[in-house]
Amino acid sequence: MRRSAAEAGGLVWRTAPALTVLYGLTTLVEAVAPVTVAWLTKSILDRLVGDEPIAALAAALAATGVVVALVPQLGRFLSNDLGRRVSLGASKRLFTATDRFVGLAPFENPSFLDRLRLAQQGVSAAGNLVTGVFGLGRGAVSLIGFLAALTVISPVVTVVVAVAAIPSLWAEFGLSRNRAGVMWQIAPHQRREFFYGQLLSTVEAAKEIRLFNLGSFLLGRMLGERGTADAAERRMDRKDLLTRAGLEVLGALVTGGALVWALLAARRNQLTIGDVSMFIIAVAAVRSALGGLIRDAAGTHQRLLMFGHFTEIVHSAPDLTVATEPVALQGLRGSIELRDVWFRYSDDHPWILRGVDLTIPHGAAVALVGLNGAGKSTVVKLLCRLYDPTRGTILWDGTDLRDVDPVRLRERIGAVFQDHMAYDFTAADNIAVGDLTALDDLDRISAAAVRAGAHDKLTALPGGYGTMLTRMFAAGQGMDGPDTGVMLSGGQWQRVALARAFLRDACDLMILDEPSSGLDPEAEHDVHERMLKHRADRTSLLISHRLNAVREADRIAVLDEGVITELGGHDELIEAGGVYARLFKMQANGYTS
Ligand SMILES: Nc1ncnc2c1ncn2[C@@H]1O[C@H](COP(=O)(O)OP(=O)(O)OP(=O)(O)O)[C@@H](O)[C@H]1O
Repeated sequence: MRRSAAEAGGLVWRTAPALTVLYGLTTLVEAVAPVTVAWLTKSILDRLVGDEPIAALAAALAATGVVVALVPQLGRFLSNDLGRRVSLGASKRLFTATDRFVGLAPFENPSFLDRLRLAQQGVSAAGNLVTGVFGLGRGAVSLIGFLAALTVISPVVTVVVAVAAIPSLWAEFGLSRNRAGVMWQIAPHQRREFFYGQLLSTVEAAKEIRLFNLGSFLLGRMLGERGTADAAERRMDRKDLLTRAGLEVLGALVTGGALVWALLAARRNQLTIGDVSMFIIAVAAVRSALGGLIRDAAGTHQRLLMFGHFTEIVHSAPDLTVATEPVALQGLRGSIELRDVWFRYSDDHPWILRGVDLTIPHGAAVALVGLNGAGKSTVVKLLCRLYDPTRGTILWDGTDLRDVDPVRLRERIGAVFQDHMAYDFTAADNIAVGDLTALDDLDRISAAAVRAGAHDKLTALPGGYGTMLTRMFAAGQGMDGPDTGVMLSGGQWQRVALARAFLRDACDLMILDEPSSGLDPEAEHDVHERMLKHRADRTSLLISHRLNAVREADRIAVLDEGVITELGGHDELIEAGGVYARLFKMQANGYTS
């Protein structure tokens, strides 16, 4: 909590120091103005009764009235602007922090995902946090002023009014803690509700939802999650209502009692008319300032608890250890070696790799084959250091991957993942994301597309490489406008993903994980021909279930039950008559019989 407060304070100050000072000043003026008005009113009334001159005081009262009218407007403008800036700064900090995670594990952890979502809420409410804190300051100054005024008239009543606020303070903090707890508790339900909502509204899922008639089933689940979250919120609101109603009754009784006392005292000539006016204003103002102060304090407390998720994320320990003085990674000369690599996704998951030994020599094309779930893509993720081996090491020319900067490592790798991304960008940008230095270099982009067999299709699009490969952003147009965007087929997307990897042609290691599953036979043949030609003497790792596509590889490794069980050239493995030979013959027979 203290850490969150320091974090929030630091963020506000770093983001907009001048604006913060200015807003602080207007807040101070706003806080002092009502007390000034009350004192001026009291003094004028007392002078009126005593027949003394009041012109100067009346002018001061009028001027203060103008300030009271104008300053809140300025304050609102400043507070909105400060809120926007702080929220922007917090957003930048949050996403810089999430981008700092080297690997994938945090993004597969549901509790991290809940925290991230709440942190995002905390970021968008950061403006309210600022307003709340300044509101607290304003309330406190105003309260002190009115308490002082009230003390002059009756110290006893002052103490009674102040003490009556203690239960409110205590209860509001309890309520805000409860609210933050409920938000955390319902976060998984909200995440699932969001997930079902996404499913019901995205084009990717629409096909199966219609085919399998899943609409009402998914809607039911979405509403179920929403119902659970709403029920928890309703329970919380009911508790809020009961507690606050009780406190309001207590407050009203105290105020009423104080007023009766003041009127009786005036009747006994113990208070002047000015005193009574001051007393009425001050009691009401103290109550309202105390109430506002308590609400602001509780709101700020709750927002700080929510902001705690932001603080947790921006200060979380790195998911993978990054060497403080990383070894400079040179271009591959010798080999990449997996040495007795064991891996499981977490302690409660089964072992996926159980001592893999595999060498990928420089300049060789190595193929990794195996049944579904054998762990081939897992090996790819370890090579890109999206995870670290649980045991064993991966060496790049003898250097442990843990000792190098992951960014430098990844610069040397080109990869097409099995589940590659289809970005809602233009065709050119969809390829350029493979190497951002090519963002404005259409020649490089089209050369990569030619190699991936995507060039002809992309140039034939309505806007060529500038065509959006999505219809998501075609707002306000008919479906046939020039900027509407197009949808590609699965195989065409695969070619775009290949082009993305080919953009890094000069990289030391090219990894293709199932690059041709969606390609037609002609395209597949074409891609492999080009791949072999362009990557001759360069290092590649190929993964494919179409064994015909990898038969030309220099080495074929079979991954089975977490270990490499066969290794050799195509002919060698066929000769050996093991798993590879069996799978290859099965596929070949499927075509010939
Ligand atoms: N993020 C993850 N968390 C937990 N388990 C995972 C994760 N990713 C994969 N697995 C498990 O690891 C095993 C190996 O998966 P992997 O994707 O590496 O297999 P594969 O050989 O590439 O399979 P395929 O041929 O079907 O693509 C599978 O049993 C899978 O369930």
